[in-house]
Amino acid sequence: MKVAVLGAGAFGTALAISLSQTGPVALWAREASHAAEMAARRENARRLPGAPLPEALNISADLARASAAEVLLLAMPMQQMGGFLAAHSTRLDGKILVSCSKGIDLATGQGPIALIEAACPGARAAVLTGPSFAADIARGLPTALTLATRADAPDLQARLSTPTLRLYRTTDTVGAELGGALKNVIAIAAGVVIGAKLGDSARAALMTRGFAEMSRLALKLGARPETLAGLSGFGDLVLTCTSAQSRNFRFGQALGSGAAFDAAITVEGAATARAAMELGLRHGIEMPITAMIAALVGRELSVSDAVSALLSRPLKEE
Ligand SMILES: NC(=O)C1=CN([C@@H]2O[C@H](COP(=O)(O)OP(=O)(O)OC[C@H]3O[C@@H](n4cnc5c(N)ncnc54)[C@H](O)[C@@H]3O)[C@@H](O)[C@H]2O)C=CC1
Ligand SMILES: O=C(CO)COP(=O)(O)O
Repeated sequence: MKVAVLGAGAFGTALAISLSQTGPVALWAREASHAAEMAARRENARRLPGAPLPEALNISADLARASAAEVLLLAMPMQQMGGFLAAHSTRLDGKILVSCSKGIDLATGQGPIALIEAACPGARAAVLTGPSFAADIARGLPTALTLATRADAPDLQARLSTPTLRLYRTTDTVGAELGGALKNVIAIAAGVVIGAKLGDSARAALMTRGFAEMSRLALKLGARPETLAGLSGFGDLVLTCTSAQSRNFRFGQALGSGAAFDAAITVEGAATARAAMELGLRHGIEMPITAMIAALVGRELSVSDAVSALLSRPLKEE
């Protein structure tokens, strides 16, 4: 099965580099100037500087050519995916479409699998998620991810695994999607805690209560508890809440300390906080941390008011 990565951001580029270890891979960039720059420098200086692009990686701005592959990895920000699928549904239908994005679509309240199935009913939809920074994957550091598909897919698992990228598979698409989406919201909250100098103990409390909140919503929507406890849930929560490599965490730190943050940087948890809060309201699930982050991102609340509101919630059983 031939593989192409659609979206030449940090993550798409890193996955294409890793997959080049097992055969030729196409990497599609939407801007011709970006593709030309990468082809000339053999580096994605805009999104993943310092990572050489192997010979087996074919860079292209021609979507028709790239999407001739059977397996297409969609590696773009979540809020862009619906529009991308709608614009190219005829070309993408019938393929194996693997979403590498983490988030909930704000316009529809849906995750990537539902977006893919709505736009491309003849496609096989999958989600690739879990704890991994693009820079680590590109350097060939060991990484383990979750591949979620509705029907068991050992063939796809084998095709997308590389000597340094170890894939575990599951058929719990709901759990895998929601774990990856919701952990970004909690990572922003962890950043706020650290940025506001509330301490490591407060961060541990926040992560634990955040995990409880993630689990409540995901289980209500049909996820399996073991998925939430696995790589795509707990595993990614730990990574993202504790590493300054995370953009969600750094964005939270800036919110917490009142520092500026570059609006061009992809921060998936910002839009997903609001989408998740709306899902929680619709399904009667309490999500106080998520609601706090949605309000902070929307500048509807100050950091000190947000912290006071969380600390003054009624005392209850764990
Ligand atoms: N960077 C990382 O370490 C990881 C990222 N991810 C996920 O991967 C997804 C993409 O993130 P990054 O690659 O890091 O973002 P990025 O900000 O590095 O790059 C985003 C890329 O998407 C492209 N893009 C934007 N809108 C597009 C559209 N409408 N059509 C086609 N391409 C479009 C941009 O040109 C850009 O190259 C996110 O959902 C993120 O959560 C997941 C795991 C790790
Ligand atoms: O999803 C990630 C790590 O698993 C990347 O996190 P950020 O998007 O916060 O950088």
